[in-house]
Amino acid sequence: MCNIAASLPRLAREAPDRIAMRCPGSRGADGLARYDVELSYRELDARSDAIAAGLARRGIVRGTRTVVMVRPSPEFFLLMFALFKAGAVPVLVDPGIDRRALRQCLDEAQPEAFIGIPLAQFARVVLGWASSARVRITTGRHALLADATLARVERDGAGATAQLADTRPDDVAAILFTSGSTGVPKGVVYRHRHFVAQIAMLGEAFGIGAGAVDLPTFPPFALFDPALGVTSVIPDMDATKPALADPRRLHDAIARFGVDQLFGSPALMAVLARHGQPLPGVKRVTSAGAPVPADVVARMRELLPADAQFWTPYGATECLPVAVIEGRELQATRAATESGAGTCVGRAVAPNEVRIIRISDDAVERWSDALCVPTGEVGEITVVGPTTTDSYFNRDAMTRLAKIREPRGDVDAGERIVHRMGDVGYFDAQGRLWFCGRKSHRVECASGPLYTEQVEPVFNVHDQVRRTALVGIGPMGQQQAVLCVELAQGVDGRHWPRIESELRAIGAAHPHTAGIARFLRHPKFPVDIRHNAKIGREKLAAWAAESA
Ligand SMILES: Nc1ncnc2c1ncn2[C@@H]1O[C@H](COP(=O)(O)OP(=O)(O)OP(=O)(O)O)[C@@H](O)[C@H]1O
Repeated sequence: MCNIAASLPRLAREAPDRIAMRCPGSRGADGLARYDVELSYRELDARSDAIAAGLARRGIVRGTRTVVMVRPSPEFFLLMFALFKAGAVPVLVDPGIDRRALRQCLDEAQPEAFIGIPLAQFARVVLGWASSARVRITTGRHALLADATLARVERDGAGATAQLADTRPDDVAAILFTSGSTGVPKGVVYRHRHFVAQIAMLGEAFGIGAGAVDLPTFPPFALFDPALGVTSVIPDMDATKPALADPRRLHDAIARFGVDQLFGSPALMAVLARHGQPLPGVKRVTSAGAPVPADVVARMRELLPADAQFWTPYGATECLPVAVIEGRELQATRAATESGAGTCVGRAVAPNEVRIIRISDDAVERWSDALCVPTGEVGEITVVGPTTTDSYFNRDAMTRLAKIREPRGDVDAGERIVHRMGDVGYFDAQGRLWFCGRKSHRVECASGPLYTEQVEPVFNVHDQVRRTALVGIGPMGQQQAVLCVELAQGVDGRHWPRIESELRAIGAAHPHTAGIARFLRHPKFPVDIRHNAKIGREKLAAWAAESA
């Protein structure tokens, strides 16, 4: 058997009263959450058994694809573990993405069941989502627009014996959609062996052990906590808008429950860094999903205890973690990043094999070592390891573009699947990986290619600039490079002519940026919904083409 839910009955035996999850619950007069809702390991195990048994009575069983649209809450965790126990296949899509894209994702997943909050059920009916779903369950109080409430499902399964499907390593465990920063999100097929390996690799890479107290501000990651025996404190914030989180509320939860590890997107780190209040007791911070700006890393390290670690893993929904770097080493690479080296994302997490191949937008059917570029040369980052997923659900064309079959040498040993990250980067002489941007965001000028993460940090050092984005206009190979610029908050647009000439001077000081001749001021960059950090360069490129 291979199933991450197998840890629950074990923890329920070993530490029944340990709190698996604390949730904000009601709000006090001071505006802070009371955290009056909690779930022990015993309850999480017993209640997810009851829900799994209740779901089986309604036809949600091993292999049933089930859309889950429930906010981080006790229900979400109970439900997810019930589905894993049942061997059913939860489908997770970010509800905040573009409406048309969301509908496409839900249709593509061909779900057989749909479990959601009342608002999601309403949207399902009105917008015609997931019409294939024949079982609908709501987390609301009444079975409105649904066949049953989750509470009813749990009551139906009350008293059930231990539920744990005998899932095999290769069985599909979940379909998780990417955040869609470069197009319509793709449904990544996770097998049980991927989750099991991911938990082992994350636990090992960051030294996470049972008994730790975590504040996971990025919902999917909270699911790993119960599997590691960690207590999750669910933050009092809108998980889809980390940039708008109230730092006071986060600090309150950290102090009250002795939170010792924190997980969040770079946008959330920026909120805490700006707030500037020390974070005593926090031993480990992990920030993933996009590069963390150097000033945020520096500020966070000042706020954390001297022996705390600040990790930034590099990876993607399709494969996580790929590489990791700790804040001290990251800070030491800042000068190189600001002169155009890219962002150092550290060393490959064992046992991943990371190799760099020649850049191409075409599918590559079979692996050949001749695809690899020499050390130091920028190419596409590929990875193969225990968490490397092998396909997208119902998106064969995308699967072909992202996967390479590699024979294992011996004729009988079969083959393994190499994932192409769609990112460009290189290895330095010390074996560290440097991220240079998304492959699809590269700008191909007559003078050669330019990579976003080698260009933007050079200009971002200007203290009146909030961020910049490199885009290309015209046909590949003949593109004109344009640097879009968002000014720092409070900087008057009348200063733009001066700032522009200063940026030109900065560019002229580096050979690779000297050829950038066009600078366009943009009021506010479009960013992705999940991390509030990835710049929508496709949209900016269209805007730049119109404005230029
Ligand atoms: N530590 C990091 N530093 C820099 N970039 C990172 C880091 N971690 C992740 N990324 C970026 O995030 C990407 C993975 O993001 P995710 O899986 O959420 O989907 P997405 O790439 O945003 O969406 P889509 O593939 O649909 O466009 C990586 O390929 C990389 O470009």
